[in-house]
Amino acid sequence: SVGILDSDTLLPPNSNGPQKPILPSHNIKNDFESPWSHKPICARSTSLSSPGKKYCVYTSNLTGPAGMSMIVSPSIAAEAAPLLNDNPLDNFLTLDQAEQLYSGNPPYKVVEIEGKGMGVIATRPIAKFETIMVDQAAVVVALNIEKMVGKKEARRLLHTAVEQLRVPGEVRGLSGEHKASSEGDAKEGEQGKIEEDVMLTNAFGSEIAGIDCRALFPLISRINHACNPNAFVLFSRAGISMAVKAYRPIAPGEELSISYITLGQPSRNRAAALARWGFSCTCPLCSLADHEKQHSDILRSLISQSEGKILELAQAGRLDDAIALTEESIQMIEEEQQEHFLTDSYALLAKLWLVKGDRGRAEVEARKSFDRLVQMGFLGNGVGNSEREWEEWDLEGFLEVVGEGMVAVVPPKPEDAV
Ligand SMILES: C[S@@+](CC[C@H](N)C(=O)[O-])C[C@H]1O[C@@H](n2cnc3c(N)ncnc32)[C@H](O)[C@@H]1O
Repeated sequence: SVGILDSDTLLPPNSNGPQKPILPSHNIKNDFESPWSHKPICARSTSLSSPGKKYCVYTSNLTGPAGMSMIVSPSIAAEAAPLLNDNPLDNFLTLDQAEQLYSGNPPYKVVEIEGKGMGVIATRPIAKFETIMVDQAAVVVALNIEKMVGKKEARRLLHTAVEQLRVPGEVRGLSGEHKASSEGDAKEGEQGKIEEDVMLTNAFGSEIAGIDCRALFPLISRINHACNPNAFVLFSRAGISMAVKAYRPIAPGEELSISYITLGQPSRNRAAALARWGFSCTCPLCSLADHEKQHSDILRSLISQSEGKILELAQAGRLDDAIALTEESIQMIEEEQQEHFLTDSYALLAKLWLVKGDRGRAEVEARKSFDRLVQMGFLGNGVGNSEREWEEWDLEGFLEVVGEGMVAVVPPKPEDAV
């Protein structure tokens, strides 16, 4: 389903791809099959887990604004081929919105930002949850490529992948500024070094055709980081398109920001997580006076601890305490402007009311969660008829899917009750 970016998968430099089931490749008859516009350039795996397996560059230079190259195995390329017509317009926008965004007058422009290189600013007022920008991946690389073919071969393939795009300069001209850019094993000027630095600085983690990939979105790449950002990104189902949406109203001239790291962390953890980009963050949250920063850090720690405590209370049958703590946590989330946590918190509150046997209050809280998800674009393009869409769900069905990863609140068995 359409999912929010897990910012932690934004290219940690030494990440190893997770093990994936090996797909048979005998059904791939011909590597040249459309939609690829170039003959695949390949390297063989030297990894003992799949010795000799081919990884190739597949380019479709009519896809998206810059063309698209993938570095994957032939079987994954075959699975990904039908995804190439994953048009961002179909995923994130109504026809009206698309016309506005593409009428040559987008609500943003890329400009130089002091101390940050380039960045993106709003050119008109942007409404809360509005779709500001859409983009399509230009380069997609299997996360485990270096492990499979070695760093040097991976760079050679990456160089080719960019070279074959319709506009290679759009990728090579992106920022390559990350902490390890001058420390890696590639020599300055070595083929693929620029492209490798660009990927390490800009690419998002995405799942495409069932495998974990690094995906480069040239336009979205220009958006700088803030710890309490005014925008967030949303992937299409196929993982190839992405939209940027506003967390709150944005004024003309204001810089757009997204978070490169997991949201909600206290300052020390944020600094550690951001270290690999090599800049020291001067966003409003990181620039707070010491006592304000301390207050924010305490709130953030309390918010992150509260879910575990709420579940403990619920398991122990102390539902009133669990509900009170959830309500307290929602207040802290609002004070700390942690918009993104609210959908899960309202859903948790709904679950607690349902377990307590108050269906009416459960419905009220579940609707708050549902409406936010619709507005944010997680359940369609955000402009559908929320009333009708809600009717398609039943309360229990909705609460089962929302807040994925959240441990189910199970009614305590009588002997567990305190
Ligand atoms: C994804 S790019 C963002 C666009 C980039 N500024 C550019 O010129 O293309 C990430 C790089 O931008 C810079 N950057 C991003 N957010 C920043 C911030 N809050 N403060 C300073 N530099 C930042 C860092 O050099 C970082 O490695």
